[in-house]
Amino acid sequence: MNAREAALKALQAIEPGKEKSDRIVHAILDRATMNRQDRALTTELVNGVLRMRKKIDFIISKFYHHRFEKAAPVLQNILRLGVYQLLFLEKIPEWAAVSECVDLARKYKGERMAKLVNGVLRKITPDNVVMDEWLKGCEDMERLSVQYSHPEWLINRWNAVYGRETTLASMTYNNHAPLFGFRINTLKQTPDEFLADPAHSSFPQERCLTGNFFLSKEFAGFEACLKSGKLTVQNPTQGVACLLLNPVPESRVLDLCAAPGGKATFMAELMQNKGSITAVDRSSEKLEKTRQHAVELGITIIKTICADARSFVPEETPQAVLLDAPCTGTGVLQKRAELRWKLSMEMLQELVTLQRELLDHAASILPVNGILLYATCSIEPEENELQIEAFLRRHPEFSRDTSCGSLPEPFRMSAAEKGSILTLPGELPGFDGGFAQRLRKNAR
Ligand SMILES: C[S@@+](CC[C@H](N)C(=O)[O-])C[C@H]1O[C@@H](n2cnc3c(N)ncnc32)[C@H](O)[C@@H]1O
Repeated sequence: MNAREAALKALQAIEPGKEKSDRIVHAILDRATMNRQDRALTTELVNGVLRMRKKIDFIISKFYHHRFEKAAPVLQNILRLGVYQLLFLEKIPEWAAVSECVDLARKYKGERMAKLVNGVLRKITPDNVVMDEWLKGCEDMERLSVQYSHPEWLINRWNAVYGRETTLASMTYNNHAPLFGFRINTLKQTPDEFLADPAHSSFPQERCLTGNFFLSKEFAGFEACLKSGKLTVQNPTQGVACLLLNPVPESRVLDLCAAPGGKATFMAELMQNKGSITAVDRSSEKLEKTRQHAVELGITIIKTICADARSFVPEETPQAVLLDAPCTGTGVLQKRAELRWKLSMEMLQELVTLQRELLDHAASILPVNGILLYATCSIEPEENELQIEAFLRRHPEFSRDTSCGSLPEPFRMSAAEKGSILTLPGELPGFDGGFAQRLRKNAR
């Protein structure tokens, strides 16, 4: 199986299912015997087609003489793969893109479809794709939705909340292949020691946050360090929430939606592996990953419990609760390539209700002076600021807490003013979107 066929298999599996695309791609690549370059091409093709699907389908519809949305899914995906290679990837020669897709069509749909794929793809060249002309009569958001391949309802919302320029910056960020975010495990070495090591100092890397995070295009070169627990894959935006909570050694923290444990393990590192972290999640499978990862990192203070965080009562009262709530994930659309097409207003509303229930229960667990850190990887106000405003109206015993210690720039001011940080995709190079709010429970 070559890279294009592997990509086609992945796209076929992703469409109807609920499983995340990266898991499906990994499962297919695990079974295939392919070199590193082909594995990278498979991932790029799948993610590229998923991200740019709306634009690609629009272009195909101009050259395909039937109704493209009615075509067999396998034919749709073969044509999408072809167009992605022809118009979005510079490194693939045109003839290779076309002939590989024709071969796939022959293998999966027979000679007639191979001819059809050949006919359509041969007509699609950069000169024949006249987006501005085709979209001339469209409303602004409708046009941007096609050009930047995002659902129109979603960008209408962003435009209303953040304005056109920010919406464009977010969409541009979401359409790029992500940088890999890494966190250096300070229980094993200092960031300076790690980055000075000649084994990996040659790879391009950009240090960020407090210096224990870095961003890099390189992944394979860090695999050995990931296995040995010197590193964790984590976007720095995830780290910001933990820094805002700022757990000190010997503290007692309850992490209510903890799995797979990215934040729990960072908190354990900040606590120098002293104190206790109770990591609750309703997914036992993901909690198993948390346990395994903690062992790799040399962390012993995390205890995992499989439970519903809306009713879980800890044996010991925590000093702080981290509630990294399930959310739409609109801050991480760059990484979750297919997610933009799966979201809906109904889903947003259901999640807002779940977040409210989780927040109310977290509030009941905390003692006076306890800290509640609420975080999402969403940029939707209903899941962030509006959720917090409603919480504070229901719980006047809580207030926004600005005493969070020193956060690095550019987060310091927002944390000092409101106890919260909102990061929008594209605002800071390599940082995903996300929100975090620090709250304190006061005596009534
Ligand atoms: C945003 S993820 C948490 C990520 C995690 N904090 C980390 O840093 O790796 C949200 C988690 O909430 C869990 N979850 C959703 N509803 C829950 C509930 N009612 N009780 C407990 N966990 C829940 C999901 O299984 C998922 O693992």
